[in-house]
Amino acid sequence: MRVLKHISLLGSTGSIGTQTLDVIRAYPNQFTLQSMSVGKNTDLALKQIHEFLPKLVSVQSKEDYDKLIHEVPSTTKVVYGAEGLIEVATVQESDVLVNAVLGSVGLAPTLAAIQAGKTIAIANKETLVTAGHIVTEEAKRHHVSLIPVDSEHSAIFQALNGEQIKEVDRLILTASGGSFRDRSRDQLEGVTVREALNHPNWSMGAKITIDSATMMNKGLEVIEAYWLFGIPYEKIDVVLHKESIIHSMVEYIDGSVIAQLGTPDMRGPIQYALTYPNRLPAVSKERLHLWELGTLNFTKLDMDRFRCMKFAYDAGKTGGTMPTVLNAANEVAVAYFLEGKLSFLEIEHMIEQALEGHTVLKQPTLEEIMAVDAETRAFIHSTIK
Ligand SMILES: NC(=O)C1=CN([C@@H]2O[C@H](COP(=O)(O)OP(=O)(O)OC[C@H]3O[C@@H](n4cnc5c(N)ncnc54)[C@H](OP(=O)(O)O)[C@@H]3O)[C@@H](O)[C@H]2O)C=CC1
Ligand SMILES: CC(=O)[C@@H](O)[C@H](O)COP(=O)(O)O
Ligand SMILES: [Mn+2]
Repeated sequence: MRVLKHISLLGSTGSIGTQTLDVIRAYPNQFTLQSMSVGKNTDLALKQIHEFLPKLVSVQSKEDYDKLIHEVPSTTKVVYGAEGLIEVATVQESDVLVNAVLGSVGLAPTLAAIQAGKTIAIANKETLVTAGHIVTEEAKRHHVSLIPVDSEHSAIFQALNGEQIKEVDRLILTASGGSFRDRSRDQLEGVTVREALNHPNWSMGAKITIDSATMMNKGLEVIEAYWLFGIPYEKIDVVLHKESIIHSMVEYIDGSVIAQLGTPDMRGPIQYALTYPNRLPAVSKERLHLWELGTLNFTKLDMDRFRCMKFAYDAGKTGGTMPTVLNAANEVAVAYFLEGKLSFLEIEHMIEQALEGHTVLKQPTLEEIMAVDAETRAFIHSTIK
């Protein structure tokens, strides 16, 4: 692959962000970092700025902006806040936006980047869950590709390569089951943040690790798959697969099932999103040796045990603003759990209350989505306080 790609990266200090930089670092002749955004981790941001020399950097707060402008090279412009994210996502020199920011704050910069004609490598699933119809319609209208980074969706994307979508019978997403997969619901009373953050297979940011433990991650991924691949919910299944070796599968109308396998390392899907339709050697030397694993396990999903799965399927099928509520309630409830202000089971309870209290808008505009997102957040804050 000889083409030099210019990259904008939202969320450079996070788990996906730092792994994206691993890929860029490994292939300096293929990729350049033009712009990046961070939240609050300015120490790591400074190291990244001095290594990759991006032209533009955005930080979350004005205070960090005031601090950083004195510490960056003269070739780096610093911006901040919601406008800063949009500037980073649309910087003229870049071809591709890697969206690895956390939460629905990623929606506005994604839409701006689509309107600016950038290819979108999307890890930020909350953006697709909260406003999937707007993001996919805008991408179609601007002839922009949305390339999945999420491991399951990258697997499906690869299993669909060269096939026809009308010949797909089912998508089968695999789920590890998260940190509490071997516990009954009764055994979830009183679990700690530390226990919940102990994912069996993947090293990820805190929010998605909690989402894996509640299984909301898989629920969000079902909705993400619906928007990315245009397959109805009735044809999207989830199977528990505790090894996270098969990243997902596509079953075709002739009964053939195509799976994508690999070691649990996100640098694989990130790199594929950046090199597609080509491939480059992996950053990691580690290879999958099936004989060392011996056995792969699969279990049917119990929706009563993992209630967030049911919330997500129901919200997705209802459509409109329901997935916006699901996502916003989950983002706020998980943040409270991580702060130790909510118990693990109360996360589900908060989401359920938000969903039950919401009157759905069927074809919401962007403004309506943003209003519902804000109202839901306010509802959870007030309920908890
Ligand atoms: N981690 C993984 O393996 C996978 C992640 N994903 C998805 O990718 C996305 C990122 O996940 P992950 O990397 O784990 O998350 P992290 O928490 O590790 O990183 C999040 C990034 O977003 C920044 N950020 C957070 N909130 C804001 C905000 N309000 N404004 C601006 N920047 C902000 C953080 O900045 P800072 O740290 O500087 O405060 C950080 O750079 C999520 O949508 C997740 O679901 C999907 C598949 C796998
Ligand atoms: C790496 C990745 O894509 C995560 O979304 C991962 O899939 C989480 O694992 P589970 O949600 O299956 O526990
Ligand atoms: Mn995933």
